[in-house]
Amino acid sequence: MEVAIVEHDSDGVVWFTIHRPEKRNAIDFEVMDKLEETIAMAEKNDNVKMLVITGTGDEAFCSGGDLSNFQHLQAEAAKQMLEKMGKILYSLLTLPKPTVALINGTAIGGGCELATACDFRYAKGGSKIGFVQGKLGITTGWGGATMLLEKLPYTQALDILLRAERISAEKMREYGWVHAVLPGDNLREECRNLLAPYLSQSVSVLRAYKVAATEKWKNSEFQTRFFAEIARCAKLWGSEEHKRAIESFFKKS
Ligand SMILES: CC[C@@H](C(=O)O)C(=O)SCCNC(=O)CCNC(=O)[C@H](O)C(C)(C)COP(=O)(O)OP(=O)(O)OC[C@H]1O[C@@H](n2cnc3c(N)ncnc32)[C@H](O)[C@@H]1OP(=O)(O)O
Repeated sequence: MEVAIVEHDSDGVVWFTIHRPEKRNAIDFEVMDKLEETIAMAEKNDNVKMLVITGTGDEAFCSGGDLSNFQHLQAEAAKQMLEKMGKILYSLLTLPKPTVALINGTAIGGGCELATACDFRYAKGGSKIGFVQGKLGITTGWGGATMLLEKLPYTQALDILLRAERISAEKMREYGWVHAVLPGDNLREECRNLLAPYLSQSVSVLRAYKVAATEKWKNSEFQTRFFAEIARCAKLWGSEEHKRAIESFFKKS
């Protein structure tokens, strides 16, 4: 079974849907590879105007890294896994086409980092958003804190990270992380309506504005901060606190 579904609309939207509902759309290496491939295609293909990332079902957008795969990784392997997804999220952040996270349900851990890498976040009302890494004995491991601190005011970003709580989409709208809360009766259609004004522009205009918007993140100072965050998380990956948190998650499920 495909772990992700990629669809091209005639109006220039590519929909990338993580398709692992039985794992609440957790990201494993196969999803990473498919996302990397889709981002590269979206960059090159002049028929693609925008990329929308979402998840299958109405329970979860994405539950972060696949803990059943990643929980036993030793320090070096954990670092490689975090760096691999970090590079993919950096390419998503700087993709020269506008991107949207269509949050169809809970977003947890790395799922919030994936959404933060996108330009716009539209969420189904009632969805929970949890940068919960702090409660798992780790920090964001895919560059999420560095991106959040760029995209939200300092105090709000730090508050979200330090609390490590699940926050409603409505509250995240107040923080400015969610840009639109949608009823969710027909989430794709509701998303399409919001994209319509952007899609009326040519791909050259969309590309030029996105390049202007992301130029500030293409310098080595930003990249150093981004990958230093990943290295810090890698150090915490094998900690007793993290191991206990993961064990307790799997005991409950
Ligand atoms: C690796 C990078 C790192 C980062 O940078 O942040 C991370 O992402 S660490 C991962 C952080 N994510 C989590 O801790 C999420 C854990 N999941 C949950 O909290 C909950 O599952 C949920 C997402 C809130 C959904 O809750 P609920 O609807 O009640 O479903 P269940 O908990 O019963 O889960 C159903 C099913 O899915 C499996 N599952 C869920 N999340 C993951 C995951 N991240 N990795 C692997 N498997 C996951 C869960 O074990 C259940 O499986 P079964 O018991 O076999 O049905």
